[in-house]
Amino acid sequence: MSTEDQELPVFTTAADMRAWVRKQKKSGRKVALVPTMGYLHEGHLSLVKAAKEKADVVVASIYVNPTQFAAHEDFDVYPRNPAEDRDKLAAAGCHAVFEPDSLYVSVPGADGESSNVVGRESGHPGSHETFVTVERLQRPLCGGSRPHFFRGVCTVVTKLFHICEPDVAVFGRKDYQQWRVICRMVRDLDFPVEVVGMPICREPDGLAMSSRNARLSPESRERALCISRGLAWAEKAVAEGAVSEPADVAAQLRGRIEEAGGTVDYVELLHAHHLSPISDLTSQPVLLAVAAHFPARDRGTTHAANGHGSKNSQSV
Ligand SMILES: Nc1ncnc2c1ncn2[C@@H]1O[C@H](COP(=O)(O)OP(=O)(O)OP(=O)(O)O)[C@@H](O)[C@H]1O
Ligand SMILES: CC(C)(CO)[C@@H](O)C(=O)[O-]
Ligand code: BAL
Repeated sequence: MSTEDQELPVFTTAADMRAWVRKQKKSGRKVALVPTMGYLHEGHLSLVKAAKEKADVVVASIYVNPTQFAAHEDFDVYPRNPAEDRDKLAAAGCHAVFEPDSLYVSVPGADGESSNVVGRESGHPGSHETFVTVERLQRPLCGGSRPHFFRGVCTVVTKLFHICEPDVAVFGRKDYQQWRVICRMVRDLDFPVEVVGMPICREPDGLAMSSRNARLSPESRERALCISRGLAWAEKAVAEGAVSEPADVAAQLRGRIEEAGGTVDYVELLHAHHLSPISDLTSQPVLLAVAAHFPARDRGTTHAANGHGSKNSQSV
């Protein structure tokens, strides 16, 4: 289905989306894709703006991709507001939206259930079973606590690339490892796509913008500022020579986050391109990556009951 007669065309099938893109390309237009999971904020819109500078037409996709979520994670409660998202994309000058219902074949099992969330699959032999993995880069950082995550991301981004056939794809460096993993996948699998990584957009008080911030309780929202403040502290401390060992930087930053009530997923200093361990801070370029959970406002959900809250991850 498509609503191409509207000002901002919204496509819900791969065939309609691909036909529209091919028409643009036949007219000599360069196409950029901004993949998102919706519930858009200024960070997403900064990617649309960058995409407009790199191409003639910009497609944004809105899809909460089940294969990057495990059964115990927040797929069901991930914030969604497609109507508002479309308005924001139209205002930002986006040219088309890809909003599929599902991108995977999922055949119901004997109990009638069908899902592509990892661990909830029906197990039916007719269901989706092809995945893309970037073997080494997907392992550290987010791959530690979410071992299924990048397999899902790479698979859905591959599908989006095949459907939207972009010349350029724009990602945010808030999800730094994701950007590096996709760059590696594009290189290794010869996708004819230029991958662009854009800087982190922050709230005026420093918190990295993130769709999941909407799930933070007001107190957690305040406490989560320890991440951006901690990153700023680390940058200054290293520049001034007050701390010189990677392990000391990580330990002190971890302490600050835990003191503020956060549950640290990781605080790590790694080689910024290969995401491999570094033994000293002169091995440039260095990535300082942080992810931490803070209690969510909807404490009744499985997510909060598991002791996790909304996650804010960011890197410098
Ligand atoms: N603050 C931000 N600055 C720049 N890019 C961002 C920012 N937040 C998200 N992005 C980018 O937008 C794209 C879509 O991300 P997504 O829809 O998952 O939003 P998100 O805010 O990262 O959500 P989540 O809360 O799940 O982490 C990704 O490339 C992501 O890196
Ligand atoms: C790249 C992406 C859209 C794939 O689902 C998602 O991981 C995200 O929004 O960062
Ligand atoms: N941008 C992050 C996507 C996720 O956590 O699933």
